Amino acid sequence: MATGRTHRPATRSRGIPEATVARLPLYLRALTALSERSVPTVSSEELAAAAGVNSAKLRKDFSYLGSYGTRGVGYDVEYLVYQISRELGLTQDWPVVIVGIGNLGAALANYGGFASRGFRVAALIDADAGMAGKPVAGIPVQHTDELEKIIQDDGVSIGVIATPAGAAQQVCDRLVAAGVTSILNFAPTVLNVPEGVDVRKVDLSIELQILAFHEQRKAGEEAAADTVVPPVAARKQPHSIDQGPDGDVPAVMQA
Ligand SMILES: NC(=O)c1ccc[n+]([C@@H]2O[C@H](COP(=O)([O-])OP(=O)(O)OC[C@H]3O[C@@H](n4cnc5c(N)ncnc54)[C@H](O)[C@@H]3O)[C@@H](O)[C@H]2O)c1
Repeated sequence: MATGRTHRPATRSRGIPEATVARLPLYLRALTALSERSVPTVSSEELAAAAGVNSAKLRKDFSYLGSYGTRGVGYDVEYLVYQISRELGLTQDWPVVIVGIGNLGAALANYGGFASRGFRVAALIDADAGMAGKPVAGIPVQHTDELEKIIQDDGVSIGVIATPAGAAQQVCDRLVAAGVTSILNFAPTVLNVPEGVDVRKVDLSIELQILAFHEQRKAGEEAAADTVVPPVAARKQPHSIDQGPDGDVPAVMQA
C-alpha cells in the first residue's frame, strides 16, 4: 500500500534488491502467523500462497538472505522470522514520533501493531496548544515547540506525519533538520526531502481509486460481453481508461 520515494538505488548496498526488501514484510507477516500457531516448517509454495507472492520469486528473494530451506522439509519458520527481522532491522527498538494527533494520528497511536513489531511510539506531537499534556493511548501529547528536543533526546530517526497536507512539508523540514532520516507520510502531498532521507507514502484514497479503475474496467468488460460482437472492421474500441485521448496515462495511474 505504501508507495516509496527514496533516494536509494534499486539495489541496496548489501545486494538485496529494493523489490525484495518490499516483499520481506509480507513474508514476515505470514511467518509470524505460522509461528503463533507453532508451525515448525513451511514449504515455499505454502509460504508464497500465504504471503500472496509467486513461489519462484519467494525462493529467489530468500536466496539473497542465504536461506535455501531443506529439500522435502521446507523452511524453518522460527529461523526465517529471525533472519527476516534481522534483515529489516527489527531486532532493535525503533523510537518513532507521530506528528499531528487528530483522528488519524490518534488511531495510529492506539495501534498495537507498532510496538509488537519493534516500533516504540516515543512521542505524540501536535501544534494545538490545547492538546498539550492530554494523553492519547496513554502518552501525553507534546507541543510542536518541543519537536527538535524530543527527536534529539530520544535519538528518533523515524517520523510519521499525520497533519493536514498544508502543514506536512514544514513538519517534514523540521523533522529532517532535527535528525529524522525516514518519514512515513499520510498527508496527501508530495514531500521534498534531501538526499539520504527515505519517504514512504500511505494514501488509502489512491488505493481506492485504483480499485475503482479496475471496477470500471470489469463493468466495461461485462457490458461488452453482453453485446453482440460486430464485424472486426466495424468494431469500436471498448471504453478504457488505460490511456487518455492523447495516449497519456491518466493521473490516477501515475500516483
Ligand atoms: N493516508 C491515508 O490513507 C489517510 C487517511 C486519512 C487521513 N489522511 C490524512 O491524514 C491527515 C490527518 O487527517 P485527520 O483526519 O487526522 O485530520 P485532523 O484534522 O483530525 O488532525 C490533524 C491534526 O494535525 C494537527 N496539526 C495541524 N498542523 C500541524 C503542524 N504544523 N504541526 C503539528 N500538528 C499539526 C492538528 O492540530 C490536528 O490535531 C490529513 O492530511 C488527511 O488528509 C490520510
